[in-house]
Amino acid sequence: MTHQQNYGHDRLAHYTFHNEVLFLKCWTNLNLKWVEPEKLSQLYFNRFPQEQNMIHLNRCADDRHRKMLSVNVTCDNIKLPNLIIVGPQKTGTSALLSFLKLHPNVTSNLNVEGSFEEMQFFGGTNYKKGFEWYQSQFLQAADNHQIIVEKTANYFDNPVTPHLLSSMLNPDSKNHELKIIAMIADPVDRAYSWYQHMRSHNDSIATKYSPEKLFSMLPGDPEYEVTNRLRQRCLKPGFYAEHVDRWLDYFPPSQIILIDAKAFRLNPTQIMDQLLIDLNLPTSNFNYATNLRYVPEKGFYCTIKKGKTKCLGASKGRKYIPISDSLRSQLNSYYAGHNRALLKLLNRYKFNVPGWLLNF
Ligand SMILES: Nc1ncnc2c1ncn2[C@@H]1O[C@H](COP(=O)(O)OS(=O)(=O)O)[C@@H](OP(=O)(O)O)[C@H]1O
Repeated sequence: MTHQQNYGHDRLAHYTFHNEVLFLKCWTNLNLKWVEPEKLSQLYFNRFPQEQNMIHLNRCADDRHRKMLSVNVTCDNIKLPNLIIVGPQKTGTSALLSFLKLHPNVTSNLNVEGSFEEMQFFGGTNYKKGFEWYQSQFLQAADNHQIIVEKTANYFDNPVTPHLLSSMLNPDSKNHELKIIAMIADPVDRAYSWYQHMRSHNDSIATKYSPEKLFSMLPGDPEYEVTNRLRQRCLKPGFYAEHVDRWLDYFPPSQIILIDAKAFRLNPTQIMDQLLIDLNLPTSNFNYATNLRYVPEKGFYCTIKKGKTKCLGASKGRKYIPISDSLRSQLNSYYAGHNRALLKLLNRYKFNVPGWLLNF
């Protein structure tokens, strides 16, 4: 059985359906019953619970669907991103976005209220707003904007994101235009940075438990459950092999760009100039040596706009006590298996191996 949506609301659908029913009645012993759609959907979703979540597609991607659109709906002004910075959180994704946006041929989405400038769309709180809302966030993109970029730093480890994102933005597997960027930082630094981020936001667990205590708790510990959410948010995004592997289920390696977050922090000029080449952006009238400046008080590079140095807000690059040697070595052991798996995966798909991973 099927339903009318499968025919894209084609006018022939009624005719096909009607005759299909007549055929079944005449030539089979099947007992056809009419069931209310709601009951039917309950039966269906009990059987296929994974399909309960809707998937938004790009209604303009398929010629046949475009032809069936109502006259009030147009595909003429559809602007969608062709570059997504997927995270993970605390790896320098905001700096990467701000550096990219310096290029005259790059733009990004409008600021989204309540989402810390991030779209939080694919698998996030805004997904229910649908395709119309998503594409309307990019309407300001002009013809000279060769790259339209969106950055949401927790896309990287959200298990549903690659599927939802590829369904809307990469519906034709022959479309190799869309690029996905992930920053690969030492997972120990990333975990510790997230812990410090939550602490600075007065998270009750992060302020109550030291990182040493938080990361050494074992199941069975009376405080394990109550602290587990924070621990998982610190640790899990750093299972890089698992997450990159999932992205590779939906995108070929040629569409994925992995950036060494440490190299980016120390020498963004070189990384960004290479990125312009990878993204086919013009380099004749723009280079990063004259658009970025190292700011010693901050400890990283900031942008130069109209002659003025502009660093990211106070929430990026906060001062906090460096991680202790003992905690670093404990977390290094924790991640050893994951890091070895990542090294293998990067070699298999011929990605560059970040410097910090060479010891594994
Ligand atoms: N150039 C430059 N400017 C600002 N910040 C930089 C830069 N390069 C790297 N970093 C480090 O990036 C860390 C924040 O990462 P994200 O922007 O990905 O964080 S977020 O997940 O979007 O909140 C943040 O980590 P912490 O220092 O641990 O807070 C920054 O140190």
